[in-house]
Amino acid sequence: MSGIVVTDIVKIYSTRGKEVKALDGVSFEARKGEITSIVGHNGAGKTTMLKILSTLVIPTSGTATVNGYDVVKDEKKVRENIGLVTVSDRLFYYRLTGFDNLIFFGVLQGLSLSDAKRRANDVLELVDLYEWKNTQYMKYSTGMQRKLALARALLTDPPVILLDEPTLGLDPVSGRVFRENLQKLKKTVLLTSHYLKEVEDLSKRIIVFKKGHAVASGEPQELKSSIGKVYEGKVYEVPSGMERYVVKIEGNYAVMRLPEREIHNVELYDLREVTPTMDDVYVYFVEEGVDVTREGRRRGGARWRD
Ligand SMILES: Nc1ncnc2c1ncn2[C@@H]1O[C@H](COP(=O)(O)OP(=O)(O)OP(=O)(O)O)[C@@H](O)[C@H]1O
Repeated sequence: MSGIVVTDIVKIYSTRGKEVKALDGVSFEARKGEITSIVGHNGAGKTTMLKILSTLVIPTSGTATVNGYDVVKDEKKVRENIGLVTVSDRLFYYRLTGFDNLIFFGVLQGLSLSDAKRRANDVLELVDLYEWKNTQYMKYSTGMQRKLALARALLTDPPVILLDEPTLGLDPVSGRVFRENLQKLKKTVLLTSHYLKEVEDLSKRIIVFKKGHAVASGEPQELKSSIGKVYEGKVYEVPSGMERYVVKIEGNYAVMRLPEREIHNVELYDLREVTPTMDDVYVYFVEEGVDVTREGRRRGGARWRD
């Protein structure tokens, strides 16, 4: 079986006598040649999932295969089949150029020197960094650093690419270029992201994580349909437990936006149907109550890009 298949994965971390259940029976598939994204709050278990798939963390129970190889039993094969892109300051040697860094890591990954040079040129071209190949890494912008991290993951041309928050900190244009590069690859890609719009534009399928569970999955359109019709309206008193559906406060009323199936819980004025967005999907499946008096923290966080 190719692609990624995760079945009933549990991961419990034990630190200083305390146990944290980071994943609590997660199952999903990321199909071959498709881009699949995992979204979810901080601490939902996204990074842990990627660490398990890249053999850096061993699951407590359950199974996961990457291109048919078991992440525990076939650890070496899994590593040969993946390229991992993480956000870290320490991925590269600051004083070396982008090109020299890639050669260094290419050789480290088992390429001959001539192959490493050839591949370094190829992947620099692929991620639009070729013209900066002879610039020292320390002079790269954040966007260029991300591109080099992707280039490094592509050196051995692995069929599966795993990316943890690949566009974190990128400006909108660099983010778009990065997404275009990912789409060009035509590989099996599994990524985590906090940017719903990006995830929707980029992914064939989205998996929603909540507190160690995969609570929803499907194509963006399927997920939107799954929550049914969505309505927006005004309310003078927000019922307890419904705070997550508040979009903004205006004068003495709040504007709420919520799926039809939740409407019976609240008396809304000026009701109108709106087109469901991934934000609506996310709020429905993941969000817990947010403090409505903190308007700036609309929908629970400024980390989400509109
Ligand atoms: N090495 C570790 N030891 C102990 N607990 C850990 C460890 N790594 C992660 N955790 C815990 O496991 C849970 C899941 O963390 P994880 O980093 O996988 O979440 P995440 O969804 O990637 O979050 P974020 O969006 O903040 O990156 C959290 O409660 C976290 O504190």
